[in-house]
Amino acid sequence: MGTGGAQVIDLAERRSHFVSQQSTVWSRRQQAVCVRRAYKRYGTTKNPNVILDGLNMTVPKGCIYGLLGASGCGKTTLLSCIVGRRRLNSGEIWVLGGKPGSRGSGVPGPRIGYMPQEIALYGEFTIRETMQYFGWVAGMETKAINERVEFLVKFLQLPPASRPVKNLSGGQQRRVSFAAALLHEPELLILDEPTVGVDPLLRQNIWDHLVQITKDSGTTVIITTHYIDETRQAHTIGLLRGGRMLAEESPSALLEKYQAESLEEVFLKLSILQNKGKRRRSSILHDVTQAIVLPPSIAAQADPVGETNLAFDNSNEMSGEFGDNVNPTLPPPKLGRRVSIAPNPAEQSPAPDDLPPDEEPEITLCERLKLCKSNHMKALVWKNFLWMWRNVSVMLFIIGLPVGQIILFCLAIGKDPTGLHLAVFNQEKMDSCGPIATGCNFELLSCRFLNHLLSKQQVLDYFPSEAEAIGAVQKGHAWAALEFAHNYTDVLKERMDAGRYADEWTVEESNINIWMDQSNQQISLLLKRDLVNAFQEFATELAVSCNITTQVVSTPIRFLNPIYGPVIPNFTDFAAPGVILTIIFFLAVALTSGAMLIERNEGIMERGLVSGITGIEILMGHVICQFAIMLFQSIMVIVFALIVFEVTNHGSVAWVALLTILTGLCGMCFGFFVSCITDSERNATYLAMGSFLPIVMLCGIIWPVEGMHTIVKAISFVLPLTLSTESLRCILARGWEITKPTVYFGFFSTLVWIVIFLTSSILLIKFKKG
Ligand SMILES: Nc1ncnc2c1ncn2[C@@H]1O[C@H](COP(=O)(O)OP(=O)(O)OP(=O)(O)O)[C@@H](O)[C@H]1O
Repeated sequence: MGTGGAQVIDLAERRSHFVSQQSTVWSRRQQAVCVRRAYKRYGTTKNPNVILDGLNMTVPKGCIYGLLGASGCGKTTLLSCIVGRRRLNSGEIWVLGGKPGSRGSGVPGPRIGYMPQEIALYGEFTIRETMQYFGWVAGMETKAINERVEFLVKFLQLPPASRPVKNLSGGQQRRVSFAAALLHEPELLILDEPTVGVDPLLRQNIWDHLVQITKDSGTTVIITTHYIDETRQAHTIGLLRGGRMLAEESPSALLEKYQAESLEEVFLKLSILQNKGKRRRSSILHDVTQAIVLPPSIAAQADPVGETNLAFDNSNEMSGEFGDNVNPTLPPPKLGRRVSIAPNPAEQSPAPDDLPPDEEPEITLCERLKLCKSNHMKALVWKNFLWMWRNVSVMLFIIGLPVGQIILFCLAIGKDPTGLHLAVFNQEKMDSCGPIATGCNFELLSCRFLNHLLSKQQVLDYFPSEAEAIGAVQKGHAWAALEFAHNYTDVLKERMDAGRYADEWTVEESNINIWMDQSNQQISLLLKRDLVNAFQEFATELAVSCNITTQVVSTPIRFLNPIYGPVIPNFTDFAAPGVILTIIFFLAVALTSGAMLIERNEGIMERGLVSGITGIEILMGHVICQFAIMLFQSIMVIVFALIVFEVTNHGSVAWVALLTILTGLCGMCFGFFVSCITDSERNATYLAMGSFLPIVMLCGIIWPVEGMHTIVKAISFVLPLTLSTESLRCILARGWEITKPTVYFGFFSTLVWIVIFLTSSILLIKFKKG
């Protein structure tokens, strides 16, 4: 790049070679596709991977445009920008007269038929079902779809339409994908390598058909291929290299101009020239402004008044070999060794920025509120249910999974441990006790107490010495060692008789010594509870049978009937609300994120979006279908938890069901969010699994929030399952109604999370384009 006067003169001279053409939005809109100064990069600003670099492209209506270029040169990227699925970093695109994605442009939409590079079909569907889905999306009637299917099956030599796509060969699958793009006879067909895996004869048939439809119905076709010579039948060929068009001309003109035998040779020559940078820029620009040669009928149709030279869009921007997409009015994107030609004010045409803005039709409030089209929803819901039906064993597993989990929970979690071994060193009776005395009988009171302990379903092992009993605990054979004095009965009786006058020795001897293994909190707490309760029962029984007031033998604390909950609370009741909600929440996450990722990774979502389905419609389609499954799952879980396993419930089943279903809905929305934020199933699994444990740990499901660190408590408060778990616990255990703040906060927080996840998903789908 230079700024000296010599260069300006040089550039002025070069400019005199240009064919001066006026650019108008009108002329651009007459083209099927018109791309100007397209600049597209992946990666970051600091480390960009530039794919399109000031590219211009003009596809007149009714022509076949062969887009050629080496693998990885950016053909697919360019096409996805044209169909409105990716955004340029800068530059402009008009497709069928409008800007892709703008209101009223019809792009993306049924005006376009798009065949992506990947198969992008559901393997489980038959050919006819596949066509029905895409036909309905395009707004076709079923009868018309069937008629087209008959024709396309015959024309593309496909197997019977009742054959599932997964049972077809790779080439046949590509042809089904091609048929799906042709089905609704769109104005613009965009085909990304449609002839891969197709035999030469059929390839010829396909090309003949493309020629036919451009002639008969004025369809425009943009086709990419690696088989360069098959594009001889195209009206125009665009050779893409280094982010720019090397040339954009008819095959015959290219062959003639470069005196080549084949288009491959032309491409080779142009590439070598581009690499060496030998040709003079002026001649390049002159060459490329020599027009795309249109079939006369098309040229006449496209420019009835002959106002513009449709052979090339009059835009002062030229596609040229070496990527000289030069716009005298604007500097090209700053990159590498680009030569910038300074504008000559005298010749300057209206800058594109001065052009009138595209008018987007006003939409009414009614239209604004109507988020989903009925034909799209019909197709999506039908497709989702059909997918479930075709994967019925998977679906039965998914439906049955929460039931299995709640059964496992109720059977495995929360019940008191039994069969715990206790090592007994009873100096009163060294071996097992035999028949136990009853009534007001002061014989072998140690045995009488141990008998109460046995009723707690624990196991007593007798040892002949204190050391051996303690040793059993040390070896892990018992959870506690108990020692009774040799005169236990006598001293206990004396202690009871003497009361506050009992001497120190009597008190000491009447104590039962216990050494516990406290390594397991749950077991040691339970054993302590059992030991205290067993003694209490033993002492009360003895007192009653000897007509002594029971107050004497009990601690001076009286636990009256609990206000809420059972006399002996169990962990199942504590954990059940959290477990029910977690099961429903995370299965919904797995279900929705899985479904969305399958759809996205197989390219079906992309294809749907190009045919005009919106992200909101796709979400709603899944919400409807998966809501049905989640509803069933929730009902089954509630039935098994509350009716079969009799988890305590003092509240309204309706509120329990509603909160469970809302939580499932929240899980579905989180699943959508996960699938939108991640790019692969693996990352989605990491995110879903990564969020599972923190949520379970922090939401008060396995441990009360009150026992958490202050900071964690604050985090826990805003997590999706914390308030809802507490709310469900209050409904179940306390029988509280929705009027209580703790209860309605649970519902409220779940609703807020639904809104957050759903809105984020919709925004991500809307704006997460490349
Ligand atoms: N989402 C993406 N993120 C980053 N880089 C990408 C992305 N998609 C494509 N690329 C890169 O952009 C370049 C152009 O890719 P593109 O798929 O457009 O090429 P292509 O010409 O269609 O190739 P082929 O003929 O092999 O299909 C490649 O180098 C590719 O690695």
